[in-house]
Amino acid sequence: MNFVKLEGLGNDFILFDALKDDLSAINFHELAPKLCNRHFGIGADGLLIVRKSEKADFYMQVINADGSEPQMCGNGIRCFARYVYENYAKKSVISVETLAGIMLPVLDPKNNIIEVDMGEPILEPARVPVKFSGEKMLNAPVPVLDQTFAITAVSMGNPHGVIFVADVSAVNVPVYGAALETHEIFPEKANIEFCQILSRGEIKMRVWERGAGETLACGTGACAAAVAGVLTGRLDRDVTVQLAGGILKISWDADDNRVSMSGPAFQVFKGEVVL
Ligand SMILES: N[C@@H](CCC[C@H](N)C(=O)O)C(=O)O
Repeated sequence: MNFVKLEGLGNDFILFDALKDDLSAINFHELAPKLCNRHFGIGADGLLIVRKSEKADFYMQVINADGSEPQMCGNGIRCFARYVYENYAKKSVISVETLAGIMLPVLDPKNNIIEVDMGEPILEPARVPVKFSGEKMLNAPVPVLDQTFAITAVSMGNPHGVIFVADVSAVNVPVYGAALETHEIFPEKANIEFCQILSRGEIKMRVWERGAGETLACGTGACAAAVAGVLTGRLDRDVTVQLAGGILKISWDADDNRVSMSGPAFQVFKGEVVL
């Protein structure tokens, strides 16, 4: 199979193109753990598959490294937009259907910046989903292992639990991230973001992703963190998110309630994989 490897702030993806190659016999859910393995495979945080859409220019299927299928991927959609721009669309606004709805990446190819309207955050607990009886889950104490974390639950199409801490470098992300990803309050599991406030417009974030483990960046996670910071009075609506892999700019519009994310995406190589 032909593949392309892309990355958005070090959150990396193996992309397959079902518009060019006949991939109808391939079970990507089964294959993802093998392909994403960094020692015995190509190595990536997930797969992106370019498919035909009846409602938009393209359909983006995302598969996590463990074979599960999330609704949306923020860094993934910038990589996807970069690929379809180079290979098909050559237009700066591309409509992409996802399980979380239709997204509209806008490309500035000269500067390699892609801005994506990520839609409205979902806060209603049943729709995140998170087991919580109030109207919104904000700073709610959740005991896990030997600690209790104050969690704000936000869906950006996929579920996130955002935690503000004094120092992200002091958090044992693999231990507490993994325990919270599968905590019983999250019936569909969750991505867990640990965030440190630097100012009212800037945070540092480390992320444990559902189905992938600790990654260098998470676009939907950065959006969820900005929303959680505004809702809990810590942040203004324009936020710079410093991640291990680089910087994302997030903006949550007070008028239309939509979140926008902008950052880069790069193709790093092309190859063939023998199954
Ligand atoms: N890396 C992504 C999120 C990918 C999906 C996530 N692991 C999930 O299961 O929801 C991003 O940049 O948003």
